[in-house]
Amino acid sequence: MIRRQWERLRLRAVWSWEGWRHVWRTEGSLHQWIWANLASAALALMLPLTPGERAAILMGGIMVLAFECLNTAIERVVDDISETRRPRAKQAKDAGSAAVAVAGLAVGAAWAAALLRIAWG
Ligand SMILES: Nc1ncnc2c1ncn2[C@@H]1O[C@H](COP(=O)(O)OP(=O)(O)OP(=O)(O)O)[C@@H](O)[C@H]1O
Repeated sequence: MIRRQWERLRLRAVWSWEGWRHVWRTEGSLHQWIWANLASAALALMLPLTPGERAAILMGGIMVLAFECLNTAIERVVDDISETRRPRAKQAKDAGSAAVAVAGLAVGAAWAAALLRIAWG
């Protein structure tokens, strides 16, 4: 029983790693978000932020990477069905892009709140 659960966990980790590698190899936007995350995390650790503010900024940044993986999943499924131009294919892909953008805005909001607190003492 425990062995079977362990094996399932191991396989999920292997498949997740393969998925991550696929997104890394094929999506330049993931690289951009990782650089943005590194800069954001470095600043969050250097500036006098509270632990809660740091946690919100770091967690938000990692969530953007998760959304980028989901966006890639949507793109692959849409293209697997057909690569012909279809209105619903555009809607699905654009909604996936919007999800990443909204997650990025959430990190921006966390930064804005932290910086306003510092500015207003
Ligand atoms: N099969 C399709 N049918 C209709 N519109 C599509 C289709 N595939 C992509 N599009 C639309 O064309 C535009 C560009 O899509 P495309 O996937 O080429 O963007 P991209 O810049 O390569 O995105 P990314 O960098 O995230 O891969 C988007 O609005 C997208 O929704």
